[in-house]
Amino acid sequence: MLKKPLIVIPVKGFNKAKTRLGGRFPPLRRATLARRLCERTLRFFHRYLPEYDLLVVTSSSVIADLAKRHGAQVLQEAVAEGLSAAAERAAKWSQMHGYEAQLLIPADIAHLDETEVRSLLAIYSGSPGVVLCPADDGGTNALLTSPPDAIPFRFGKRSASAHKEAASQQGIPCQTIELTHLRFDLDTPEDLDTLDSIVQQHGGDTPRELKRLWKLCSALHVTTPRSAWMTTQ
Ligand SMILES: Nc1nc2c(ncn2[C@@H]2O[C@H](COP(=O)(O)OP(=O)(O)OP(=O)(O)O)[C@@H](O)[C@H]2O)c(=O)[nH]1
Ligand SMILES: O=C(O)[C@H](O)COP(=O)(O)O
Repeated sequence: MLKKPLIVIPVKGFNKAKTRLGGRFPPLRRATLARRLCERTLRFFHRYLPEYDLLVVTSSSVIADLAKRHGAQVLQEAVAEGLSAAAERAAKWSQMHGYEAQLLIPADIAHLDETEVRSLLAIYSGSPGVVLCPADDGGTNALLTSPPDAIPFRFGKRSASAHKEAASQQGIPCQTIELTHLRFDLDTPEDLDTLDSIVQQHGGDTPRELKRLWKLCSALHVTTPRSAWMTTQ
């Protein structure tokens, strides 16, 4: 029987995360947001895809403990060297532990939806190849690689195109799947505005996960002018 892909969640230390939201949240609140995003991601996989093994890659012992409490295995980095390095490290680990594929998902997706994630995983056939879901900004919000190290990881700006190009260079197929919710990660102030617009537009019909995230962001939002809290850093 085909072994299920390993789900890999890379998580940067909370106090170093979400820096692009620095204009909206001061450091401690950014860390709170990063923690909550991470917790809901771990909870999602533990609850809705329990038959898949989960690996958290992190340099933080706090995150390592959190991951273990959610049933994940942990690959501890000495230092955070960026997302591509974390993905590469995970790929080595996956292969060493007998996985024929890995699915990397960042810990900042606004709304993880079981049907979407399962539809992506259903594309996996066991043959060499790549399946990816692009982010709205051209990044990569899900990257399934078979074998785990099928391509060199190229996270960063416009990484979806870079990953497609990498697959083409390796001569392996790359399938792109456009998933409405999975495309949306919370990176920038514009993403916060998008979240706000979705909630305003859908009102009571807003998916519960998005509504909860919106409430959290609203509670963390500092109404004091940015310049005021910046001078206290
Ligand atoms: N293990 C590990 N995870 C990382 C690293 N860099 C980013 N990540 C994770 O990769 C995912 C996407 O992160 P980004 O959006 O690039 O970074 P971020 O910290 O969330 O936000 P910015 O500071 O604004 O870039 C998140 O789950 C991060 O925690 C790293 O060096 N090591
Ligand atoms: O593709 C990427 O590099 C990752 O998704 C992170 O990028 P983003 O968080 O900036 O979209």
